[in-house]
Amino acid sequence: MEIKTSTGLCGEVDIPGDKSISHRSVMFGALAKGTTEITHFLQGADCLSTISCFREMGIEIENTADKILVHGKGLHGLSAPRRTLNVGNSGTTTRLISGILAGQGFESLLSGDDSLNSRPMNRIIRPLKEMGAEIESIDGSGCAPLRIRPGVLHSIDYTSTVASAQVKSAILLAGLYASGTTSVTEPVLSRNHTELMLNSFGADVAAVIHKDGSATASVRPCEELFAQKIKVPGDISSAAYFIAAGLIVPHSELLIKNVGINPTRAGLLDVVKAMGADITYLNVNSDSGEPTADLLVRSSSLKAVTVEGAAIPTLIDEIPMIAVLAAFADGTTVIRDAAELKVKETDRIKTTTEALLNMGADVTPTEDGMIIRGGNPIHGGQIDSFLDHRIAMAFAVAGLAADGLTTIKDSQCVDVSYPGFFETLQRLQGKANEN
Ligand SMILES: O=C(O)C1=C[C@@H](OP(=O)(O)O)[C@@H](O)[C@H](O)C1
Ligand SMILES: C=C(OP(=O)(O)O)C(=O)O
Repeated sequence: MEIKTSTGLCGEVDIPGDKSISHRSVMFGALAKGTTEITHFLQGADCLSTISCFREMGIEIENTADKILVHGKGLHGLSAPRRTLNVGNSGTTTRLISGILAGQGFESLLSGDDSLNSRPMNRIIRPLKEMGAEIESIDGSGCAPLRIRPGVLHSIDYTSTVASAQVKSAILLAGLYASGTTSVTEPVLSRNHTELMLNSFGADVAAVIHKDGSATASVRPCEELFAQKIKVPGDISSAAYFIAAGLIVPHSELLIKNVGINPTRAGLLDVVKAMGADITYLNVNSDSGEPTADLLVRSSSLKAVTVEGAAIPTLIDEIPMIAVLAAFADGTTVIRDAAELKVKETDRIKTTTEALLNMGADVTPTEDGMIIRGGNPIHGGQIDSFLDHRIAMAFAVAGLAADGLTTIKDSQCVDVSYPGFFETLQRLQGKANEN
């Protein structure tokens, strides 16, 4: 994909459904009694992987133009898959489904693409085994392919060293099938969609934040989940690209609609505010159970910030985009406490800093983040996405504000979380040119 310097972006963007919530609505819908109706579902490749895994286990899922209908069969209604479950590129599918599969009375195999099969799975294997699950990395590498056999689960009180919603969710989902109350404590609170959604499906999940900032979620074993009607809010992780583009492309004004602003996800908004962004919140409401807002974003002069600590899990997927913003900001931005970036679709400390260097930025990778000295002229470059959707989108936005032409290699990988991303970007440029 070729990206030219933009003279301004203008118009409205309707943000596609939240990836985390879309995955969970299919999973919990499959385990519930009755038909769960999901609107504004994200039709990205990752969420389609989740759908295909549950279809493979006998769940009828209708995917129509305006809604998804999941005909759930109850907590014990899944049937043994005849093939290896293909989890594609999706860490969320793999780790959450493993928690569910640990509680089933059949054997299953899980495998994904090269990126997925090199991401660490011991973080879920260890606690699930502690609960009595029979789960293993087939080649012993600690990565997928995974084999899960029937096991008898009992509750644990697990303390996780990483703030990871995927780890937390895998344990809580296995906890639905365990004897006793299962709890997970994480060093700081990660996204809490599993806790909120399981409760609305009828499970008994409690959440506490401790004085030192650590957080515990606990779940009681469950008899039954009940089908729900879910309206998925727009994904703030997808909105991030348009928020950033509106800020760094001169003469821009974008109305970004229906953005989920759950505080466990919305750290990006605090960061850009601290950088001096001109953003107005409109139409703030919680009609869909999660808070949403429309965001009016105008071009702004940005200044450097420090991004660290408890904020990191609330913006982890937005860090490549934040790093690009920092390259256009005045002063030195420090991002730390973000070693988790190394185990995403790519090592995002490496892929982000290499792409920034490629475009002329002054950046130094560190063990747990990066240091970006803003103010260097940013020029177009040939950017390898390494098939990482977040890298492709963050550097497409960088290209809009850079001097000269930018090329994004393997740009179709944006379909993982944002099909239609480039078409939307194109439409907003057209609007600015008309004005
Ligand atoms: O639970 C989820 O839906 C997700 C959790 C995060 O991963 P970790 O839990 O591994 O940090 C995030 O990076 C991913 O895009 C989605
Ligand atoms: C890390 C991500 O997703 P997952 O872990 O589900 O592959 C992401 O979408 O940036």
